[in-house]
Amino acid sequence: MLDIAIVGAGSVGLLLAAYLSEKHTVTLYTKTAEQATLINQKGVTNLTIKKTVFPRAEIIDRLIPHEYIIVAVKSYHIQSLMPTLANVSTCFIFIQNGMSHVKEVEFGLKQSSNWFGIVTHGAKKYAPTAVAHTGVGEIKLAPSTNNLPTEAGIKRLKSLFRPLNIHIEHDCKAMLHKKLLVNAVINPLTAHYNIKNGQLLSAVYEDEVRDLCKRVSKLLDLDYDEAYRDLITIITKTKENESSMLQDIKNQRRTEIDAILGYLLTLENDYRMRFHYEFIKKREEALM
Ligand SMILES: NC(=O)C1=CN([C@@H]2O[C@H](COP(=O)(O)OP(=O)(O)OC[C@H]3O[C@@H](n4cnc5c(N)ncnc54)[C@H](OP(=O)(O)O)[C@@H]3O)[C@@H](O)[C@H]2O)C=CC1
Ligand SMILES: CC(C)(CO)C(=O)C(=O)O
Repeated sequence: MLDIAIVGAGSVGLLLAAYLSEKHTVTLYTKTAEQATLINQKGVTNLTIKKTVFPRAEIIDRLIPHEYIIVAVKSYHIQSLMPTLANVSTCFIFIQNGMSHVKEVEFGLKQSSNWFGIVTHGAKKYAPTAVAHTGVGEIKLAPSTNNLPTEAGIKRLKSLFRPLNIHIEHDCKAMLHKKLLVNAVINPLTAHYNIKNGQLLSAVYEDEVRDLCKRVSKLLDLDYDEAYRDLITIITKTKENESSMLQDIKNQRRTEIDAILGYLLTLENDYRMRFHYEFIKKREEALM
């Protein structure tokens, strides 16, 4: 039994708490005292398997060291969270979409062993204490460049995430870049045209999908044919999904466009990427 903390009790944080609490001691750190109180009273319910578990919940100001701290907030929450995280030296796991958090973490949490991850499970929070597992996917984790994990450490991580289809990767940058390309194409286009992921397979959008895929793969030094093939596979697998960016726009929430196209624009000021970036920023500003 491991001592795990999860920071952020949103969709992914609640989903992880729902599965990991079955075998481990889990503490969920919430932004508000209200949500912590509700979780301590009612537990966390996984609506998909109709099961309630009882992790401990605390407000984030009370963060203390744990064996693992999984950070499950949005990419744009990371910056303001850094001073709190920097107070505890531990093994951190970051699962954000995009890349903007990577430098912040590698610079700000030098004393800790950090892992970056990508999550392809679908999670949707329906209430402060309830979450649905909307799509079975996997979790890939890779050590940050300054983290040299031992075989025993890797084995422990694998056992921790076993219920969620864990894969350990060794090239963190390659892993994050591949997911970045997927998010850089699917998310802005689906949010722009207000369509489900699968509609990108229609001939109407083919030129735009190929064009963005070409630009991003060139910028990230990825093989275009392979990247396009992987992209089409993910679009097909998630064809019924609304991308997280489309959901954010529909729910009048801030999107992760800065961590995705915004990050890529810091590498090269590509005019088509800027067009898509600005379109989403304008939608975001109009909504908030
Ligand atoms: N949902 C999904 O299916 C998937 C999500 N991801 C990625 O996972 C990450 C998290 O996504 P998701 O769970 O959907 O996002 P949510 O917005 O549902 O959850 C984020 C949570 O973090 C909380 N939070 C914000 N700041 C703090 C803080 N300082 N201390 C404690 N908690 C805080 C928010 O609280 P409040 O709401 O009160 O602001 C919210 O509950 C994103 O990067 C996303 O791209 C990846 C794959 C799938
Ligand atoms: C893979 C994809 C595009 C699935 O919807 C996703 O990660 C997201 O919506 O953020």
